[in-house]
Amino acid sequence: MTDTPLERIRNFSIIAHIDHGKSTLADRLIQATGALSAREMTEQVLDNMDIERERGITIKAQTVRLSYRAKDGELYELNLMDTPGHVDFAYEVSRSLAACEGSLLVVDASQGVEAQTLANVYQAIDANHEIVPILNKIDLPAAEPDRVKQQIEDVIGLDASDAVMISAKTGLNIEGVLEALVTRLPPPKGDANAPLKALLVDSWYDQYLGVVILVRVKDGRLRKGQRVRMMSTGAVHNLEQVGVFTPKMIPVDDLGPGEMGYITAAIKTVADCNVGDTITDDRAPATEPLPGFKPSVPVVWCGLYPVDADDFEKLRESLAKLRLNDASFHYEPETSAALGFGFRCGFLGLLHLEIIQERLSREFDLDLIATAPSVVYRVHRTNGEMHELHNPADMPDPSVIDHIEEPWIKATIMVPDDYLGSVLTLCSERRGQQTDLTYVGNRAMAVYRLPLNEVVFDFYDRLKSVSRGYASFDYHMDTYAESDLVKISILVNADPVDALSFIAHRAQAEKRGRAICEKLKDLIPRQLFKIAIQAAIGGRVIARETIGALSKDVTAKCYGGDITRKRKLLEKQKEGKKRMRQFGKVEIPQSAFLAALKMDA
Ligand SMILES: Nc1nc2c(ncn2[C@@H]2O[C@H](COP(=O)(O)OP(=O)(O)OP(=O)(O)O)[C@@H](O)[C@H]2O)c(=O)[nH]1
Repeated sequence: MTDTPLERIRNFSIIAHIDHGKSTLADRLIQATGALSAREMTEQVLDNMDIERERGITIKAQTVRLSYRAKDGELYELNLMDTPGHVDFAYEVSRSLAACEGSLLVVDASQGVEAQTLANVYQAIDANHEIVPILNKIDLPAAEPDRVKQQIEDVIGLDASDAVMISAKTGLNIEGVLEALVTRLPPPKGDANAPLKALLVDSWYDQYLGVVILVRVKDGRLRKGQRVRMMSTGAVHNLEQVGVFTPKMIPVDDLGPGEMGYITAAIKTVADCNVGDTITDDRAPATEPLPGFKPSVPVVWCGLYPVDADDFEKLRESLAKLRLNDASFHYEPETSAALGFGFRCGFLGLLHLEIIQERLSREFDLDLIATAPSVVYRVHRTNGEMHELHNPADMPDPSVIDHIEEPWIKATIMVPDDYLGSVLTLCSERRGQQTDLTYVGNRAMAVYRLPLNEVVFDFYDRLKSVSRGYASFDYHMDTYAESDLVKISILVNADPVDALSFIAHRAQAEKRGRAICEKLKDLIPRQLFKIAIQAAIGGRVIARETIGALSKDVTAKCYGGDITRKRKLLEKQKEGKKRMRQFGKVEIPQSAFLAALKMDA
C-alpha cells in the first residue's frame, strides 16, 4: 500500500463556491473507488460535524486516500484534501493547498463563477497548482456549460475547453474526473532517502488516540515507533500509529514521499502541534524546515459571559474542550462590571464566532451573553508605544492616544447588474473605497477596500438583502490604516456600562450612540427614580434618553393584609433579579444587554 511509486500518486483538493457541489463530488469519488461500502456511506462523509452538516458548510480540512485502477491499467493512489468553503477559513484552505499538487475547480454550470471561486482559485494558482475545471450540475435544465466555460476563461484566465462535464448528483461522468486526475495532474516530487521532512497540515484531539496529526510527507519516511522531532519547538515524540484515512483510519507501516496520512504519539494537546511545522527524524534530522505557512490570527473578538454566574467553571471547561480541536480559536479570562466573570474570545471571522457560540449552547448546554464583536485596533500612544486593543473597554484615555489604526479588508463582490446600484451604495455607506469594477456578461465584479469593523456587524446580511441573495462575497485581510476612531461609552445614571461600550468612526458615532440609547430606553424597565441613559465620547455626551420614574410600590396593592400574596410577589421579584445587573442603583435586565448588543449598530 505504501510502496506506490511517486508517479502513481496524485494529491489534490477540490475548490468550489459554497453549494456548487464539492461534498457531493467527493462522496461520489469515494463511492466510485470503493473506499467505503454502501452501508458505510452516510449521506455526506466528509462534512462530519453536526453543525457543518446542518449549515451545509465544510470547516475542518479532511483527507481521504482512494485507490483507482485507471484506463492505463495501473493502480493509482489518489489523496483528496477537502477544503473549507467559507471566507472565514481561507487560512485553512491555503494550508490544504500547500499539501497538494493540483486542484479540481468545481463550478456549478447553472450558476457560473462566484466571488469565492475566484478567491480559492487564485490561492491554488499561487500554490502552483495544476487546475482541472469541472462543470457540475449539468443535469439541471438551467445548466449553461458553454457560457460558464467562457466565463472561466474570461474571468479566471484558465483554459476551459476540456473542462470535465459532470453531474455529481446523478454520478454522470465521475470516471472522467478520475481519469483527469491521473492524466492531467502532476505526481508529487520527493526523495525517500533524504532526511525526513513532513508538513504538519492539521491536528485535532481524539478521545482515544490523543492528538491526531495530519501530515504530508515531502522527503524520507514516517514509520511506526520512530522518534520524531517538531522543528519549531524541538519537542520529541515516539510515533505510536502511522496511518491513512480511507476515510476510516487505517494503520499502515509507513508513509513515504508524496503521501498523506496521520500520525499519533500520545500527545496531550493540539497547542503543541503547530500547523505548518516540519516534522523530522530525531536521530537524522533535516537541516532546513519546509516553508511553513503563516499562523492563523483571530481577527474578531467578543466577550462571552454565562447568563447564570454559577456556570462560569462550566464555560471555562467547555472552551478548553473546543480549543482542543480548534487551534485558531483563542480565549482568555476577562471581567466586566456589567456582566461579571467571563472570557474574551478571538475568532477567524463572524461565522467562526457563530459556530463556537452555537456549539457552546448546543453541545455544552450553556446560556451565554456575547458582547458586540470588535476587531483588533492598533493604538499608538503619545509615548511611542503601540498595543493591540481587543476590547473597547480597555481603550486608554484619549489624551494619551496619538493615533489609532484599524484593519482593512479587500473584498470582491459579484452581483447581477440589476442590484449593482444598491450594493455600491451599501459599500460607500460602510466607508468602502472602490478599487475595481468590471463586467462579465450581465454580472458585475466590484473590488473594494473596506474597514473590517464595518463588515463584522451585519455587512453580509445586508449585502444578501439588498441583492435578494444574488451577491457573492469574499474577502481577505489587507492593511492597517490610521482612522478617526472614537470610543463611545454608554452611561446609565452617569455610571459607564463597560459591556456596552464600542468603537466607531467619528462620523458614525452619534448615529450609533443615539440608536443604542433609544433601544435601551425601551428595554430598561421603569424604576422608582428617573434614569438617564447617555452615550458619550470621553466626557462629551452625544446622545441622551430619559426613563421617567415609577411612582408606585409594587407591593402597594397588597396592603389589604394578604401576607402570602405579598411574599409571593417579592419572591417573584427576587427570581427576576437574578436576571438583572445592578448599576449604581439601576437594575438592567439581561435581556436589555442581549437586545442592545444584537442590534446592527
Ligand atoms: N442537480 C444537481 N444538484 C447537485 C449536483 N451536485 C450537487 N448538487 C446539490 O447541490 C447542493 C450543494 O451540494 P454540496 O455538495 O453540499 O455543496 P458543497 O460545495 O460541498 O457545499 P459546501 O460544503 O457548503 O462547500 C446539494 O443540495 C446537492 O444535492 C448535481 O450534479 N446536480
